[in-house]
Amino acid sequence: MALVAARGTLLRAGVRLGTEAAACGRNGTRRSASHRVLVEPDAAAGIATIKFKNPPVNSLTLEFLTELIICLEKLENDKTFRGVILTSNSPGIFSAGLDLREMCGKNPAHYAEYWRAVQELWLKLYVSNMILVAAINGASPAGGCLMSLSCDYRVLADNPRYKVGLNETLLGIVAPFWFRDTLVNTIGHRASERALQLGLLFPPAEALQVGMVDQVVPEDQVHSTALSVITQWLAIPDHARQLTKSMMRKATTDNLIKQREADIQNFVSFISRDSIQKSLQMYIEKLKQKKS
Ligand SMILES: CCCCC/C=C/C(=O)SCCNC(=O)CCNC(=O)[C@H](O)C(C)(C)COP(=O)(O)OP(=O)(O)OC[C@H]1O[C@@H](n2cnc3c(N)ncnc32)[C@H](O)[C@@H]1OP(=O)(O)O
Repeated sequence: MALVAARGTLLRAGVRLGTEAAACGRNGTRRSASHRVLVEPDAAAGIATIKFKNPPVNSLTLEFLTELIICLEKLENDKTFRGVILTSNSPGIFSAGLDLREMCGKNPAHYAEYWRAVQELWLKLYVSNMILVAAINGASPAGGCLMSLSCDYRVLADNPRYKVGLNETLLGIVAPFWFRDTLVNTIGHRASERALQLGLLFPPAEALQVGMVDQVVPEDQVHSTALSVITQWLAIPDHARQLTKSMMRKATTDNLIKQREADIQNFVSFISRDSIQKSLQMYIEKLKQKKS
């Protein structure tokens, strides 16, 4: 049902599914999605690289989320691909997280549709049967960090500007329980509590130390390292690895699935508050002023 809603959004956004399908094709040549998701399939290796291409900062707009969801579903259903690398087509920014403008000055129906898409992307990533490796080649706050935490392995480029973390409190908003659970499952309860309360954004060495990422490597080795990690993981029998992944993660996703509608309602009422709208507007202004 969520996918039907997502397809509706995509069609309203004017995205042709035929083009998207071609972008996710199994042919070994580089194919370009006409929009925001670039897929480089390597059918022989069984690996596809998804590159985020939503300038300027790969923020998760509704259209971008929808394209990502459909692309992941196509790869998941195409048994050619057993491993996927998530990375950015614009080195310097992995993803700025949720698009602030999708959460500001819109109506409740829009917020509900947007939040359902955010949930859907997380569900697709977190319990994917494929091996997902994040090749983090840029800054990755909040929702960007969530995407990488939802993967099976994270490789971060060694650049002090490339900070990762769930910084929601700095915006005056609160990461929902399933963001928290994803972080706790990765770095443990105490480190998560500190990181979430303070909205910490970790530079590479600290991110490695706390366990937000599994490896920090020179910038020009991020993709090759991700590839070699996937190759190692591909050597494990799929059925055993997939069942193990499901055993580790299913309770976390079931928790959202069983209260999905309530979570949407919570989001809509929280984000619609005047005080929250003001906080977000001030944060957007601060980002603008940073330039001048
Ligand atoms: C109950 C509610 C829970 C909701 C959970 C929320 C999760 C989230 O993901 S909230 C989003 C959190 N994201 C951030 O805090 C990141 C904010 N952005 C940045 O820190 C920086 O932009 C950067 C480090 C990602 C990149 O820096 P830089 O290369 O210097 O680029 P600019 O700051 O100049 O930004 C360019 C352009 O993009 C706009 N922009 C940045 N982030 C977002 C965003 N998340 N959504 C929408 N737009 C964003 C920024 O405002 C600039 O726009 P213009 O001024 O119009 O050029």
